[in-house]
Amino acid sequence: MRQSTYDTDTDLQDRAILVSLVTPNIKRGSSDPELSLQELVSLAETAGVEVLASMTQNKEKVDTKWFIGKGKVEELRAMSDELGATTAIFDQELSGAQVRNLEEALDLKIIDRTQLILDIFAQRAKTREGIIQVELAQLSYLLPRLSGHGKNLSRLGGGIGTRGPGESKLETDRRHIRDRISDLKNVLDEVVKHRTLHRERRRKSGVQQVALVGYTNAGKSTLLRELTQADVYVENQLFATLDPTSRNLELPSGKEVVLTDTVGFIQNLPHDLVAAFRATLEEVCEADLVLHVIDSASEMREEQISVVNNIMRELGADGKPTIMVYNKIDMCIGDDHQFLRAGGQDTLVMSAFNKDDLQRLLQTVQDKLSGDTRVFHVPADRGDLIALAYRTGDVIEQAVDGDIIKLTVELNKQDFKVHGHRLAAYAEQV
Ligand SMILES: Nc1nc2c(ncn2[C@@H]2O[C@H](COP(=O)(O)OP(=O)(O)OP(=O)(O)O)[C@@H](O)[C@H]2O)c(=O)[nH]1
Ligand SMILES: [Mg+2]
Repeated sequence: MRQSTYDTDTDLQDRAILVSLVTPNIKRGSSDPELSLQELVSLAETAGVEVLASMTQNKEKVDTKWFIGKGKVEELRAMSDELGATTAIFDQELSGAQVRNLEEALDLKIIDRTQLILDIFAQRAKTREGIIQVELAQLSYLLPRLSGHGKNLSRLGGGIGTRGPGESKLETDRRHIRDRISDLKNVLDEVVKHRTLHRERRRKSGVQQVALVGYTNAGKSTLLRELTQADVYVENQLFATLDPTSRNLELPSGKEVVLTDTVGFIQNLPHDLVAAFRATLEEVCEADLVLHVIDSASEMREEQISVVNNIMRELGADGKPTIMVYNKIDMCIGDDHQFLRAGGQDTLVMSAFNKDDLQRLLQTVQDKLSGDTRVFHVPADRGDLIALAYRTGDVIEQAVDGDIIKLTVELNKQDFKVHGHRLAAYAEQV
């Protein structure tokens, strides 16, 4: 199932024409059709497809049967004959019927934006969890599109489609897919339980968590690598990272925190994929601090920032302490940096390749993570409260004054709110 739709072997490499339909209110990669198509080119190349040409149609309404107009289908056919295309990739989501009609009329492999993204994820998934999540997303995408025959299904193969006695092939296919989906969900539940336990253990250990989030290709993995010397995959491609990677990070004070790199976001990230990757993305919800990494040089910068903010909101991870990291500033020569109006939020303008900038980033992370320093006067016989102080903060100093223990504690505000309120009555009055 998880195999890609594409042959990356040069002789067999898919050669594609990209097709975009511009209608009011249609979902695509960007509100600007030009930029959306540019992003589709990057997606196609990331999937290992050679892009031959692209075509755009402006139309009031989507054609139910062909998606694009009938005339445009003819034009696509002529173009494909001339250029020797094997595939047409649409910038918007197609229905199962539209895919089949186009496949038959054009004798081309028909892919839409969602499927392309799913395919890239399938090529990239390495961990067991990632692989299961991608397959789940692929099957959820496929299920409502299954009707009649079509090349799509045979291509996805993997045991699906064996004919049961007395049943139509379609019904058998559907049943197999549903069974497989439910098996995968069970396995995933187990993985999620394991991950939650692991996370809880980490939280109990008191080590603070910092998460790198951002649009795909913003430079998150590069930052993880530069900051922690981690051997991670960095590539000028979309979705280079799928599985979260965590590394210890030492702050200037010598304190260690955990830095986690996550999957990049993209406009209209297929819904099935967000659902399937929820468990992975929930790492972000647990973070004490979020570094929102931005490709300052991207033409789609503002849109990318809102896409990330929206997904964070969907995950329930908005409102977390965040540093807006405007990365790749070295590529913005001549730019007036007008964009730096992240009103009120902590912002850092930097390049992942500049040592001083990395140092500034570390300092900012440290400042943001370190809470207030407070002093508590705790009765010496209240071992429970003393232990609590050690659990909720860093005890910098402990002094005995008769039967009172004076504790100077550096508190993380969030931890203090959740666990430390019992100490508040003993706080030194200033
Ligand atoms: N010029 C420049 N390039 C950078 C900088 N940071 C990252 N890059 C490049 O940007 C590309 C993408 O970097 P990655 O670190 O893989 O990006 P990512 O955010 O992890 O991307 P995904 O894993 O796909 O979500 C690579 O070619 C990096 O070398 C920077 O500050 N300046
Ligand atoms: Mg990455």
